[in-house]
Amino acid sequence: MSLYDEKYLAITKDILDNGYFDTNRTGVSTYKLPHQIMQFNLQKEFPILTTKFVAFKTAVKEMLWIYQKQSNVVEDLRKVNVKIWNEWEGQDGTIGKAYGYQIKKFHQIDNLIEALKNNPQDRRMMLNIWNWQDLPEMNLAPCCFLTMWDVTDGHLNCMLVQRSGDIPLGVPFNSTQFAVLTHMLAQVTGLKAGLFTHVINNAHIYENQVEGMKIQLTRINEAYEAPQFWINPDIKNFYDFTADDVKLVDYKHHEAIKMEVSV
Ligand SMILES: Nc1nc(=O)c2c([nH]1)NC[C@@H]1CN(c3ccc(C(=O)N[C@@H](CCC(=O)O)C(=O)O)cc3)CN21
Ligand SMILES: O=c1ccn([C@H]2C[C@H](O)[C@@H](COP(=O)(O)O)O2)c(=O)[nH]1
Repeated sequence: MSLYDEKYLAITKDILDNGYFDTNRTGVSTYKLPHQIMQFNLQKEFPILTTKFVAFKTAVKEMLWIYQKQSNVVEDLRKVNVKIWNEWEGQDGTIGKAYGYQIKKFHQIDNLIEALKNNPQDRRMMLNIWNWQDLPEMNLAPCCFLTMWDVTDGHLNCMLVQRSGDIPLGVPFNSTQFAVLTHMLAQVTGLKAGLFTHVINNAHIYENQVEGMKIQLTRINEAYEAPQFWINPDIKNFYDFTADDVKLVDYKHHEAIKMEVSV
């Protein structure tokens, strides 16, 4: 069984068995637990589910839209066949001053790469898209709003802080996305990918997703080993990566489970 299946399904089971049932902004109630944490050593294994299909390529494209293209234009995602942000598109075709907009506004990626290359013992390396001033103009407040970066013994370590985590839909994407981002940034800064730590403040399962998650839990004894992660070794500039420059080799998985997204 992949380590990700093991840790993710333990959290899932805990939420279903012991979670608190409460209301939220969307009108669809959730079972929730605070402060769920998963940690992976990216040298050992890539963090992805095998107990259901995770749309790896879609996840990578969304991550590149935010951190590489630094775009907030929903059409840019549709052009690459990704539709998961359509519900949050405003009249102007964007998601407002959210996500990629905040990365671009402060040149956050360039500053991070510069520090990783030239001042790796800096203890101020982060990407932070929680901008109080612009929050009223964001169509959705960012969920994965903070990453903190550390270099120890030639390894690049990433801690992701997620304020709100949709365990069935958002979280499997988010772990995969930041693991890929860590691999990419490590490669272009001459480092090895190290630890990836995923901290979720409010981890929840919407009530209309419970049946789907119970189906996934029944697959626990038929989980597969994690796939191998491949990254094109020729890419030396972060802005040159395309979604085809990373691949999962031998990704064995159970079939997808359709679950609803609450807007
Ligand atoms: N309630 C909620 N949950 C989220 O995960 C979420 C939001 N809202 N709002 C903003 C983004 C949009 N995200 C989404 C939205 C939909 C899927 C989704 O439907 N995923 C399907 C496959 C999608 C595909 O292949 O195109 C899945 O089975 O994972 C995933 C992430 C993540 N975020
Ligand atoms: O990358 C993402 C983006 C969104 N989510 C989820 C978490 C929540 O279910 C909703 C956002 O609703 P809030 O009321 O703003 O918390 O979207 C995610 O898991 N990952």
